[in-house]
Amino acid sequence: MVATLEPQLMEIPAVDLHGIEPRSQGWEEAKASVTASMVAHGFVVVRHGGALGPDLRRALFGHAMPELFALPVEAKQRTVSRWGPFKSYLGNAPGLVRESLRVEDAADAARVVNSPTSCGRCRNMVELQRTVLRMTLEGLGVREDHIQLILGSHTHAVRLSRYGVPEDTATGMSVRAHHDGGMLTVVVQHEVEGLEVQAGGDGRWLAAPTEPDTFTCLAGKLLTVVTNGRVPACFHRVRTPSNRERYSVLFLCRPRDGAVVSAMDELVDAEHPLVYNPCNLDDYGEFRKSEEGRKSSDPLRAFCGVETAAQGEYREYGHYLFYQ
Ligand SMILES: O=C(O)CCC(=O)C(=O)O
Ligand SMILES: [Fe+2]
Repeated sequence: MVATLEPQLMEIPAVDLHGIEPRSQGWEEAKASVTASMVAHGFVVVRHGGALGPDLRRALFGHAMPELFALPVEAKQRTVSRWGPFKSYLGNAPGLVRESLRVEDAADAARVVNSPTSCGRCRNMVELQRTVLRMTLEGLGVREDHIQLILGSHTHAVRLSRYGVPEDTATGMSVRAHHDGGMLTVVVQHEVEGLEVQAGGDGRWLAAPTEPDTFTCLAGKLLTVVTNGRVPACFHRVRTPSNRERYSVLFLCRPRDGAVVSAMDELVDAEHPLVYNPCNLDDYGEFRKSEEGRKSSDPLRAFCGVETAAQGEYREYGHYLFYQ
């Protein structure tokens, strides 16, 4: 596998999802493109002019985020999380130019203050996430009742990040290559480049677009479990060769705590034997904190991977970000 620092421009076309709803005109065509990209690369770039309109985008990137990150560290550290340390505020640790804050249960407007950083104002983004997941599952042939079960069991979060000038200005690297641990991450960039994704498993890095109406949707490891390996988790990193300060917003979704995530029956057959046993997320969380889990380069596989004769066919997994 050849992995170079030089990303190529994204030659994978963005799928336009603006105004596309189930059974509406254009749904089938868009679904086929979303599914094809997710299966081939573990990501899809979508275009949606209305999901995060210009006013909200300006309020978020121009005011709310700079003001939020300008607060004293003690104030930012007060961000609460029921998931323990490193789940909400991530400070400027040595060697880390990123500062980031996670808002939990972001789709639940009652829990979130009505500010531009609140996802109560970003309901369209949650809808966009659900559309991409629905299209992918439908496109793979998952039954409607299963799709509803999956979509109905999700919790949504938002991670706001500020990246200072990268320490290594020669490479501009700020977050090393990894897979996300959840179901789906939608990355919103604003003017400054950074997100790079690996396409098709051949080691090429592609720079994700920064245009205001584009969103890069990354499959996480749990989507690989649910789709029985049909959708690979996206290998991605953050690198800003222009060495500018950068902000990003991540819309994250995953099944609620305590859920058991398993492969959909309709995606398991003789040609596609089971890749992962059902995964209890609470137990998996404990495993990841254990010594064995921390040492593993692929904790999900170590925890619930099905050991088969075809083990060697597993793709080489990079490290995980623990805080997602
Ligand atoms: O900030 C970004 O664009 C992506 C960060 C990332 O990959 C992550 O937090 O998992
Ligand atoms: Fe990530």
